Amino acid sequence: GDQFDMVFIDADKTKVYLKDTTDSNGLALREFNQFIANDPRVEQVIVPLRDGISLIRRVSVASTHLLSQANITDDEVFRGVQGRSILNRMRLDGKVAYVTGGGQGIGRGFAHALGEAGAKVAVVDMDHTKAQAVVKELFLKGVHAIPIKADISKSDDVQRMVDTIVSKWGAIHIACNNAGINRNSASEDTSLEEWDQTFNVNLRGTFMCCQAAGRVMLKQGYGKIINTASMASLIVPHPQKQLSYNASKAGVVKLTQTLGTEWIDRGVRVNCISPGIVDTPLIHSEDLRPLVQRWLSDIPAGRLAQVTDLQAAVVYLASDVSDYMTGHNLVIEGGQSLW
Ligand SMILES: NC(=O)c1ccc[n+]([C@@H]2O[C@H](COP(=O)([O-])OP(=O)(O)OC[C@H]3O[C@@H](n4cnc5c(N)ncnc54)[C@H](O)[C@@H]3O)[C@@H](O)[C@H]2O)c1
Ligand SMILES: OC[C@@H](O)C(O)[C@H](O)CO
Repeated sequence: GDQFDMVFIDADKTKVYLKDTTDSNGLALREFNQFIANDPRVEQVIVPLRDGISLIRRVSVASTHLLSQANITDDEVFRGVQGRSILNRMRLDGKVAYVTGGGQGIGRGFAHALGEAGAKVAVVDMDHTKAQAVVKELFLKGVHAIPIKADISKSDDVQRMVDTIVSKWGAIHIACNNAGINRNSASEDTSLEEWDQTFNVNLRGTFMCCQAAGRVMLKQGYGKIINTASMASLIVPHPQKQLSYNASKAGVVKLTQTLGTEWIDRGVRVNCISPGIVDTPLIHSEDLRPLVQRWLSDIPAGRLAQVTDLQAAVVYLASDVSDYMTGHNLVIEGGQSLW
């Protein structure tokens, strides 16, 4: 009848512990390559059990039709890339990340998500007290974290941020360029000062962060940049008037698309997330708070976004599973841009 042996292999697939059903002495150690080479009739199915340990069901060619009927194939879809399950492949253990604007709101949510997924996290904010508070929260979860005080509209601060992270942890794998500001005024009244202020943080600042972190990543041959754009890059949110904000966020998308295509052949992916209206301090300004009820009727999902609605997206874009995605604008807005 069919042979059916069980084999455990170690992570580098060099040794095999073969329970040979013909051997009453039980476990025998063999070279994996030799095992395969010596028995060309044998097909194998590797079933991942946990990291580094796989169960191989060994069957004779004669029984493979049973496997195909059971829809089991010896490919990565079945056994997982490198034997790792999809959730395991989204883990960020050993990765170094930073989040600008990490002291509150969306950035705080991103810092927690990346830390929970296993990354070390530098929480960057111009408000140092807030960054320190988030670092304390991360410590309570066992996450390695540091606070960095930096104003991303200042090139010296941006370079110091990158240098601090590299000297502390030796690399930057994940750069979340999230800090941004919102200013409101009718376009005919928008001052150049307001325009410059908004662009200096939202677009120029995001570019400087991309460039400084990108230089490190290009040397490493690997990196994930995730910029925070906005639904305002796609539609003109109303009734608030915010020309400089909308235009700067459209710029963030084009920056992302351009860098995303320019750097991917050197291992650096650049994507952005465009949230709809998220319940953070940003929308509780004097100008915006009165509009909340009105916005609700524009949102098919019937509610504002919470920071937690965005957390899985940043982990997805930060992890290897999204390596084929670059220059993408991931819109998460409860359907608002479709109405
Ligand atoms: N809340 C929303 O509805 C919404 C929607 C779409 C996009 N966004 C974008 O998401 C990002 C975060 O927004 P949020 O709602 O969490 O805002 P927020 O105002 O609640 O928090 C922003 C954080 O960034 C910090 N920051 C501001 N300017 C900085 C600078 N120059 N350098 C360093 N840190 C700076 C602030 O101190 C603050 O901690 C922004 O880019 C914003 O435009 C927000
Ligand atoms: O996606 C829209 C947001 O960026 C912004 O919070 C809103 O337009 C408030 O002005």
